[in-house]
Formats: sequence, C-alpha cells, structure tokens
Amino acid sequence: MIPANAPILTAEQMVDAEQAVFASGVSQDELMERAGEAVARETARFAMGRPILILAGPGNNGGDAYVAARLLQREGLDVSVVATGAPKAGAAERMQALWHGATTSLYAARPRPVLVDGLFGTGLMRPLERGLAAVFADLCAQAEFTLSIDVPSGLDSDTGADLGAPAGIDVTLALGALKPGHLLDAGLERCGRILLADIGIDSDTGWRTAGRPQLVTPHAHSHKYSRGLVVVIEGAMPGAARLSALAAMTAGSGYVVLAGEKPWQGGPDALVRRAFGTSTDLAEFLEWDRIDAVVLGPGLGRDGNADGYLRAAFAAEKPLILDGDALSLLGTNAASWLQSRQAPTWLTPHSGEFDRMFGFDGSKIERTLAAARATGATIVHKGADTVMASPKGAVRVLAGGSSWLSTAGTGDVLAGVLAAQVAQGSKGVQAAEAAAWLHGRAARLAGPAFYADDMIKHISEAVGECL
Ligand SMILES: NC(=O)C1=CN([C@@H]2O[C@H](COP(=O)(O)OP(=O)(O)OC[C@H]3O[C@@H](n4cnc5c(N)ncnc54)[C@H](O)[C@@H]3O)[C@@H](O)[C@H]2O)[C@@H](O)CC1
Ligand SMILES: Nc1ncnc2c1ncn2[C@@H]1O[C@H](COP(=O)(O)OP(=O)(O)O)[C@@H](O)[C@H]1O
Ligand SMILES: [K+]
Repeated sequence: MIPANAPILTAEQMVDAEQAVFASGVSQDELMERAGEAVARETARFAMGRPILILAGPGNNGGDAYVAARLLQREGLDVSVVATGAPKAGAAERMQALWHGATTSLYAARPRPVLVDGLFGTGLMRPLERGLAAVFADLCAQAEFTLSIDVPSGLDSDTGADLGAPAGIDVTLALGALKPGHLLDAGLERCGRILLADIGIDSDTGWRTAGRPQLVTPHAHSHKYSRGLVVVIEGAMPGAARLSALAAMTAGSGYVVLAGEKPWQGGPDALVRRAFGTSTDLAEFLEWDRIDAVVLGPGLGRDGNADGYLRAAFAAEKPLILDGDALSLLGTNAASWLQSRQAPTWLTPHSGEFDRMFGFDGSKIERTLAAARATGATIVHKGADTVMASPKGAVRVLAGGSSWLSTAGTGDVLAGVLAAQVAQGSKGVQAAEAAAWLHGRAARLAGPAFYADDMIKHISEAVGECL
C-alpha cells in the first residue's frame, strides 16, 4: 500500500527541506527527536509488547533509531540496540549518548520478534557490504515484523535500485515525504506497506503519488458533443483500436468514432464507424471541429499507411494521444516531430518503447521528465511503476497497482481512458493521472486473471467512485 497524493522528494531535496527547517529555528536534535518519535509510535503499535531489536547505523538514520530506542524503552518495552559503528558527529552522536540500554555489535546480534532497521536512509552511497547484508537479511527473515526507518537499508532512495536490501520488510515509515526509491524499480518489492510521517518539514513539490481524481456528472444541458468526442484510428491490427474505443466510451466520452479503411462493424451500436480511403481522406475528416481528442497507435502497424495516418493526425492539430506503433514510428526523432506542434500531445510508452525512443540517464522519474522536456509532450511512462511527467516539471507516480495488468491490450485500454479525459477537458499531467487511476481501479475491480476486454466493463464503476 502506498499513500495517495503524497509528496515525493529526492535525498538532495530532503537536505534542502531540512535546512529550511533549521533556518526557521528548529534544532537538528529537535527534528531528529520528531523522526524518532514517529518511529517509536509506529513500532509500538505493531510490536504489541514483543521484544524489539533496533539496528542503528552511522548516520542520521541511525540517530533516528537511537531516539526510537530510548522512547520505546521509556514506554516499558524490551529494547536491544545493534550499533554498526560510531555515529557521525552532531545530532546522531548526541542521540547515541542518550541511549543507556543493551547494545551489541552486529555479529553478536540475536534475532528478536520485532526488528527496526535504522542502518541507512537517504545517505546510502554504495551497495551494502556483503557480510552486513547477510546478517541484516537473516535478522529480517527471523523477525516476525520488520519496520524500516525512512528507506529500507540497501535501497537507493533516489532511484529504487537494489543495493542489497533484504526481502521481507513489512512496513517502511517514510519521514517527511516519500522518496522516489519507494515507488520505482526494486523499491516496489522491498518496502512492504509504506507509511508517511509528518515531521514538520515543508514538502511542497510538484512530484506526487497519484490520487483519486474528482470527476463531474454531466450537467443538465450536456449533450453528446459537449461530453468529449474521441476519434480512434484503426490500423493493421484492429483489435487494439477497438479496445481503446470501447474504453473511451466507458470512461465517459459522449461520442466515440472508430475510423479505419474498413472499420470493424461488430460490437456496440453506439460506437460510430467512419470509413476513409486514404490518409488524405483521414486528414480531411480530422479537420472536423467537433473532435476533442485523437488516439493513434494501438494496433496501427508500421507500414506506409501507418506513416500516412501519423502525418494526417499531426496535421490536424487536435489533442493527440500516441501509443504503441505510433511511438515506434516516431522512434528517436520524437522531439523533432513534436516540438513544432501547437496542440497538446500525450505519449504513452512502456519501458521498451521509451528506451528505444530516448537515451536519457537517471531514475525513471528523471528520464521521464527529460523526455517530457525534450518533446513538449506529457509522457505516461507505463509499468508497475507508472511515471507521468509534464514539460513544466510536474510528476505523478502510480505504483503498486494490480500486477494482473501485465496482459496484452491493457495499454490500449489506458490510451482510450486517457482520450476520454482529454476530450472532456482535462489537461496535461492531470489527465494522465486521472486516466492511470481509473485504469488501475478498473483492474482492481476486475479481480485476478482478467483479460483486457474484461476490465473495460469496470471502468464506468471506477468513474462512479470519482463523482
Ligand atoms: N533530511 C531530513 O530532513 C531528515 C533526515 N533524517 C534521517 O536522516 C537520514 C539521512 O541521514 P544521513 O544523510 O546521515 O545518511 P544515512 O543515515 O543514510 O547514512 C549515511 C552514512 O553512512 C555512510 N554510508 C553510506 N553508504 C554506506 C554503505 N553502503 N556502507 C557503509 N557506510 C555507508 C556514509 O558515509 C554516512 O556516514 C534519513 O534517511 C532520515 O532517516 C531525520 O533524522 C530527520 C530529518
Ligand atoms: N506488473 C504490473 N503492475 C501494474 N501495472 C502493470 C504491470 N504490467 C503492466 N502494467 C500496466 O498495464 C498496461 C500495459 O500496457 P502495454 O505494455 O502498452 O500493453 P499492450 O501494448 O499490450 O496494451 C500499462 O498501463 C502498464 O502500466
Ligand atoms: K533504514
């Protein structure tokens, strides 16, 4: 479980936020005391009186651990500390000096039912030393409950890269803000349930986890054209475009057109079909001023026809959602294709498509932001950790969704849900966030082992939860 609408800060941004707190008159000790209090509170809640082993590392994460040890002992709990080295000068050292209970070295440590991991937090700079990682993993495996302070030790807090963090952590108590590492890469499997503690730092940022959108019921005078008209362009593999079109219908569009050379005639009668002969005919159709959003790419194919459709879609200057084969056609030239566009664009690559299009380095958030800046488009970088970024720097992350989404066609469904949001007037990263949330919720409602067609039925139910 991941908190919704929660701020996300990098290690560097945490240091800046911490400096701002100090500048406001709060001491380093006071801030560490607040962090340790939060750790003690949550640990006591889960420990239910069981003996506790606290691992205290050399940095401020260890400092938080010493505060928690003192407070838990004061509450009458049986606490033992494992010190893994001398704490660094400053608050961490002072908090260690205030701890007067049982202390052992790492290699003399005996497992206890409750384990608190205060080895390393945002300051981890390299992989855990092998012996340390092995003892930590063993203590964790033998504990009945493990809580990590701020970040699981052995997880890169900026990227989610695995630097030796054990499996089996039950709860991670994020201090002040979530960190990218809680949400990305190995972090998704290492943190257990994530709780967020307010320690009084200013976590105002444009990076947040996705939350439930606030949608609106059509008003009294709404009509089919005022509720958003979506055009989905059909290509070589028509099933994918159908999935997008049906998803756009159940996500609240007033009017959905499936446009193709011979558009599929099955399915709901409410789906409007529009045949076109050539890409020139398509370009003419896309001039229709009632069109609010165009989806191109699901099942498009990559032949000469597909290229013509892509050019027609660009020429129309309508809000455009590009997925699948359209992204492959843009390839490494996405930035030059997109920079001259006036109308807004959303690109929805999965990681394979993203890596073929862009060569950026850094965390998934940094790479997605770089792609948004380079193209001027809103990017929805899909996966178990879906990262959405706007060219102006807004970021939303939807992580921890149903892993049953890993089935063919669910990306086509997302493109349709996104088109419905765009057609109804939602903009940029907000449209992406709403679409990703509805998509994830529909997947949860569909339960296990569904296939893409199944989840479409649940989209309107998900919409109903947002009114
Ligand atoms: N920045 C903030 O706003 C706050 C931070 N606090 C705590 O401070 C933590 C960050 O503290 P620090 O910056 O001291 O960092 P850490 O406590 O993560 O540890 C850094 C220390 O570990 C050493 N180190 C790094 N990687 C190592 C490795 N693989 N093997 C051995 N040694 C290694 C470093 O040389 C440094 O001495 C946070 O995660 C949080 O727990 C809280 O106390 C309060 C508020
Ligand atoms: N393990 C997973 N956990 C959560 N969501 C996932 C997982 N795997 C895939 N998804 C989601 O499912 C969708 C798959 O899209 P995509 O890869 O484009 O598939 P397709 O092209 O077959 O439609 C995306 O929305 C992605 O975020
Ligand atoms: K930790």
